[in-house]
Amino acid sequence: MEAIMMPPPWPDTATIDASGDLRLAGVPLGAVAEEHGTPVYVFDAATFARRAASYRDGLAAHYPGEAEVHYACKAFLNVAVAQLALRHGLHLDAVSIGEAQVGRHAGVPGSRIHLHGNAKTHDELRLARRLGVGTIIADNLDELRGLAAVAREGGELGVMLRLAPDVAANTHPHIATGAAASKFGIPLERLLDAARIIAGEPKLRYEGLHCHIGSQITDLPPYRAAVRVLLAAAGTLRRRYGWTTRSISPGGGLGIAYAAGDPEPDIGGYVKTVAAEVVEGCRRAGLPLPKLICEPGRSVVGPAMVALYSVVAAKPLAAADGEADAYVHLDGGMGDNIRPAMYGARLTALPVRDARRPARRVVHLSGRYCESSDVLARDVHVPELSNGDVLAVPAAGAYTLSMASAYNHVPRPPVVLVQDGHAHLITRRETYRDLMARDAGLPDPPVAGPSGPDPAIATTQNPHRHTGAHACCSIET
Ligand SMILES: Cc1ncc(COP(=O)(O)O)c(C=O)c1O
Ligand SMILES: N[C@@H](CCCC[NH3+])C(=O)O
Repeated sequence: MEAIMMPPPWPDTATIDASGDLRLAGVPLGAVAEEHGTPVYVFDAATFARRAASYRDGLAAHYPGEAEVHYACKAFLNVAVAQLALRHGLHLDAVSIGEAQVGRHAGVPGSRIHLHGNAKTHDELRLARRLGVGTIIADNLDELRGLAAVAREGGELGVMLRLAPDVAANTHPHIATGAAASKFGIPLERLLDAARIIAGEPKLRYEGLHCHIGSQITDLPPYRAAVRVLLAAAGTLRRRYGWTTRSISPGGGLGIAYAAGDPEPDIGGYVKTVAAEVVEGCRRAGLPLPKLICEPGRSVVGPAMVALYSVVAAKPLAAADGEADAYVHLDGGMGDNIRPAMYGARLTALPVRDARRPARRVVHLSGRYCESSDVLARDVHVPELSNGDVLAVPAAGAYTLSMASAYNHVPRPPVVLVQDGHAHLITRRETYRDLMARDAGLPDPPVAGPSGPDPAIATTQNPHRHTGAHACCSIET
């Protein structure tokens, strides 16, 4: 039997080989699970590269001005991914000093990093300067005032203004960010207040305008509306202050397919639409073409990762709940992927071995965490499963591990990069030791006097402090 290529939402290199094994970049996923254990996330370098190129080359083809693609690190970041982003010509959108530091550690020049965030402290703004961060995206007027103070302490700082464009996007309310009442961005009626703060501080350099209308958006008209709002604001600043808006960014947010048949906007079509809107809008308003910045996260990394889980146990449903007749308990869940619990995301799964088996069962794939909402996929069609079977969940790259927690003290999964038939561990699994690494234990007891604590009891109460970490027993890693 021929190997078959897997359609979206599977990564570009996903195949089922002649013996029914699910492979990524030629690597059998069952072998990854055996070597690294489960849960484990598998990163397909080719899918990431092609999606990065779709943005980069799409902008080069459709936008006559300067253009940049800023990878939104919040979707998923580790050192290897920052290195890959740089290798594929991307800049970084960091939403914290932590993300910016990973970028710098991976060799990304500060000038290629933009710093976002709605609650940057003065210390963080100072750190951003020390890291050489190229541009700060100011989210509110208080931040701008703080930025002016930090700029006065040192050299010039480049600033873009994040506006709340009052544009609605059709997505889950938790991830819509373009409304006038959003917690993010400067309301349009405060634009001139923001400009006044910049104009009052010679060390702040106005670079341009930004907005971000939300995430997992599958239709394009809201982006055209957002560009029109940004260009209108650019026109206002030109008339009132004589400023040139050198950069413009309608943010990120393009959606992906999570299951077969989900709508998935084409990256090329998105870039073409946004580019055309900027060109046409600038022509109409007599504005010079700004640098166009796209900030994708999910649509670059989401389809590039697959999560592998083992079946641990099954429990027949005691009462009807949808179509399913059983819970199939997996060894991961909301700790590594909170999206189903938080946004009602719908995921699918396929066994990594004998993957062509007919899917005759309907089950709930339940996670291992101590929450009833920890169900990774409801009413999902699967073949007969046995304990120990490994299931692969596609489209697992974005907002999964980057939002992971060690809830229930379950260590976070590793990430294995696959490329051209080879697998490389790029983030190791968290260990039990890691989970206790920050714990100091109780403070030392007061010096034992006549009525002081029994030293024997004090020692057993506080093994960390007296004998170094974890002296009371050996720790499984
Ligand atoms: C400012 C900003 N830019 C870019 C992104 C990336 O969004 P997405 O991963 O949906 O492309 C986000 C997150 O939604 C964001 O807040
Ligand atoms: N965490 C959200 C996306 C947040 C976007 C951040 N601006 C999700 O999983 O869909």
